[in-house]
Amino acid sequence: MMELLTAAQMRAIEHEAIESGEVTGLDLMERAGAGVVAAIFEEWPELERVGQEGGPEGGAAPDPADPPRGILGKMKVLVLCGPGNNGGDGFVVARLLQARGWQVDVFLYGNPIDLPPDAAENYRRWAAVGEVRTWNDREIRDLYEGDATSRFLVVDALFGTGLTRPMPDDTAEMWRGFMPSPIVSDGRDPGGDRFVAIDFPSGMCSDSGKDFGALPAHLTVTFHAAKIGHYMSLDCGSYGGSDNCGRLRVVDIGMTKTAAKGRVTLVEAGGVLGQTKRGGHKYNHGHALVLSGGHGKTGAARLAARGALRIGAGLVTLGSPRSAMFENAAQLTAIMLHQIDGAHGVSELLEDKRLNAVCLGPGLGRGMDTQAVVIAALKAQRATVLDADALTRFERNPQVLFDLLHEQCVLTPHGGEFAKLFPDLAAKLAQRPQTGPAYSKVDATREAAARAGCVVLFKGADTVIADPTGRCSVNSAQYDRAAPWLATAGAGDVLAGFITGLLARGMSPKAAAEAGAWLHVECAREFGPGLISEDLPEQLPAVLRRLERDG
Ligand SMILES: NC(=O)C1=CN([C@@H]2O[C@H](COP(=O)(O)OP(=O)(O)OC[C@H]3O[C@@H](n4cnc5c(N)ncnc54)[C@H](O)[C@@H]3O)[C@@H](O)[C@H]2O)[C@@H](O)CC1
Ligand SMILES: [K+]
Repeated sequence: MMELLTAAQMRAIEHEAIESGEVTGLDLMERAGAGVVAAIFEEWPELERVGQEGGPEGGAAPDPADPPRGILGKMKVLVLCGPGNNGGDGFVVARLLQARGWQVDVFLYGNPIDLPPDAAENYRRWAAVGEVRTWNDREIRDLYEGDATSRFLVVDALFGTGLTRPMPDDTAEMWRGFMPSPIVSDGRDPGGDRFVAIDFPSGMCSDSGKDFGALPAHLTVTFHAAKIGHYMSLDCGSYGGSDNCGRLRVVDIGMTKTAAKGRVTLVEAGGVLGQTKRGGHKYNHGHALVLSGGHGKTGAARLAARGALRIGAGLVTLGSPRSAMFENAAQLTAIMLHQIDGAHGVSELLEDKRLNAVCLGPGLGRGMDTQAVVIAALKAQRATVLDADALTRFERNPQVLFDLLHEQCVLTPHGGEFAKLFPDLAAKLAQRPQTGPAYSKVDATREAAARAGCVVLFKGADTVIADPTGRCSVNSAQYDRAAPWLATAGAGDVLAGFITGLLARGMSPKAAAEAGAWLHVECAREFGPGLISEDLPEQLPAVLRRLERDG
């Protein structure tokens, strides 16, 4: 399973690798720089021709066959180096690209004598073959904007994991000059300029993804492992988290260690496959109960029930109040229907121990009954998913809910629901940070899970899943797993159903939340544009088949 690191964990891994004699800091920096260059050519193979024999020269006259300011007409490199080791990586990239025949301009923010040792060494190596220009915001902007016939490869090596505060004022003007360059979804700037961020787009907090004034990139190249901030997509200002990174590539720089403790993992196919294999009799796959809202509010629960059945619960019963029995009966076939009225009805039905997982919330309504129904279900001590109204109904008194939750529960709030149950954590998360590392969605979800005493799945393109012990993972619908179609009414109800179905099959709450969230994104991707929530469960057979085939 891929791990997502904090800056401190990455520093500790580097320190350990150097201390053990496995590698030197200079080796790591050279590999990092070489990795960035390799990633640039993997991302844009056409750039390999720049500066090479038979291809357009870096700095040569435009090729008439290319469109005006066309990508290969005249391509220059602008490397912006900062005062730390991120800048050191930049000097390596400058040297390696110049050696390939590119025309390279390098600016250094800060004083060379203050550079840390490995960065200072790479400063010297570059200075032996090229010029280091002193930082001048205006000059950089003029160079970039004043050359109408060239296209630029801008290498952002200003700040990486060492960024601790908002971007300095004397970089702001240059930043503004760069900002208008639009980034489109395939990672290309239609004008032909390419922005590559080393490790992180400068101005982005590596632990939280929060924005200290970031310069968005088309391509971000990071080392050893992705950092948590690369996968946080919160709206953190005008540019939100991972959107700043463009496409993300992780380069191996030859370190073997992993984070010792406090690991955050990325949910991936391999982890899900082991959990989803099925076989045996329907009675071995559990019996899920989904509670429906009243007349006119039944669709959400049916979506959840369908999700639970498709994901492999042996049996699914929809518990419906009397007022909605006809409405539900008219639209159910494989899902069973049982009349349940109020909290008493829930307690009575759950005397049947075969019902081993319960889903409460979708369409349940915010009436008086909901709170009592949730309390009755929690007292029955089943694996339980609480979503939507089952959460927000406790807005005024979340402690009542926390006192009843147990370790078989999963809460699945989106941002608004999270803020109602955990207002202080949501406020901390929403704050514009002044110092780093900033408070992240990972921090907030971990605190929420500890407070609730159960698994919390905090939804988003960066769904964070944490248990009360601090174990934490991220299910990403970003980068090559982007699924914008998931932002559709009822998608959350299906997710609650997926998790309930997996709980019914006997999975642990955290594993069920992870697998449910991963499959939910895969279903959206399988269907693609035009998706509505009803489509999601129907994609599961194809997704599961593919998972088994490729796994
Ligand atoms: N840790 C590792 O294993 C490796 C790290 N490498 C590189 O090293 C980088 C981390 O290096 P550093 O720890 O030196 O950190 P950075 O190079 O990211 O920046 C640290 C420097 O920036 C200053 N600074 C921070 N925020 C500032 C602000 N807002 N305004 C002005 N100055 C500010 C700090 O005072 C310090 O001088 C990584 O991002 C990566 O690019 C690579 O060389 C490969 C290996
Ligand atoms: K950077």
